[in-house]
Amino acid sequence: MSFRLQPPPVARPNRCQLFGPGSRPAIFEKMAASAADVINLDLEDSVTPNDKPEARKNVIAAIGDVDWGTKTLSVRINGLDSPYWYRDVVDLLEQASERLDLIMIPKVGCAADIYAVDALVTSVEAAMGRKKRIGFEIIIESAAGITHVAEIAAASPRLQAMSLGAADFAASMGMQTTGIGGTQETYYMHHAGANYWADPWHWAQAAIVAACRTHGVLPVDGPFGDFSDDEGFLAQARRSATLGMVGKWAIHPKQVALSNSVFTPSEAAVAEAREILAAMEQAKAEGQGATVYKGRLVDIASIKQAEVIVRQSEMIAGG
Ligand SMILES: CC(=O)SCCNC(=O)CCNC(=O)[C@H](O)C(C)(C)COP(=O)(O)OP(=O)(O)OC[C@H]1O[C@@H](n2cnc3c(N)ncnc32)[C@H](O)[C@@H]1OP(=O)(O)O
Ligand SMILES: O=CC(=O)O
Ligand SMILES: [Mg+2]
Repeated sequence: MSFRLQPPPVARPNRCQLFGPGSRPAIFEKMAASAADVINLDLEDSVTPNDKPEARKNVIAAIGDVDWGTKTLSVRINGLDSPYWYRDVVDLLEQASERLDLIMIPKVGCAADIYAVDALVTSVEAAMGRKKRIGFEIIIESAAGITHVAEIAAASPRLQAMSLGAADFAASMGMQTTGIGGTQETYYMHHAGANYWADPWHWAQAAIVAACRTHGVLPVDGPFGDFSDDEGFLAQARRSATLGMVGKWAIHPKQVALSNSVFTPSEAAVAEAREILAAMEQAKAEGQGATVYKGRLVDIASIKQAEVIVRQSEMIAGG
């Protein structure tokens, strides 16, 4: 470990973030009744320009009126390239109840984007005497965002989570696809007469995880558009979890259980992690830094790996 220690992210479950358009208030109660850890009421791309003012009103009312239980409640505001975002922030912080936990900032391209929202949020919070400090989550979904991901992860103490937005990311990068996340038919290696699919999202996810882990921010995988394809969703989510992401978006309620199943460590995984910790305790008592567990090496690094799984499971059980 460097002299500079890796800060822990906020300790709350973030296995699934369920999205719903702010212009569709009929689904808000259903979202609240879901098993998602985080609810994202959207004012951005699922809401047409004509519907923005009404969606804002719906969301502000619902923040106070709906029983969101213990869920983390977030509102996705419009991007800084739009004429809507400042009104989103001002109206939310002047009118919404203190139940609001997070603001999600889309299409962040540099640290200054977060600085701008932070300045406005800080000013309105102070003017209104709001007691609860709003947290931020952001979306990396542009060439600029991924280029500046490290400075973005360090931009504000309000920042709790960062998602990869595969749809806008693909558009910004000029990728030849209309699919939102998952396997892309034309992204493969060819060898000895067979095609082997590769993962075009992998490098961006890895960059996001590294930036997030350096600065104590939760890395999250964004949307998987084809909600008829459960196996495709699961495969994408499992890759994300293996890379270090803590959760994934659901753009349809049927994706919530899928996401929770992947990002909740299984009983078998937790039992094995505890056994590794016990094996290492035993090794330590015998003056060893390394030992053998089920025919494979475990050492002091294995303690940290096992602790990731045990901590995740304890935090989810407690949350
Ligand atoms: C690229 C991005 O930016 S992604 C993030 C922004 N996008 C979004 O927020 C879109 C979120 N999702 C949706 O708007 C909708 O799920 C859609 C448009 C994809 C599909 O909506 P529908 O056609 O109504 O789906 P469907 O008929 O399968 O719905 C089944 C049930 O789930 C409900 N439902 C649909 N979407 C949601 C949701 N997001 N949350 C909770 N419940 C929902 C429906 O009301 C319906 O309930 P019912 O059985 O009581 O009648
Ligand atoms: O906002 C999400 C995306 O995929 O774009
Ligand atoms: Mg987007």
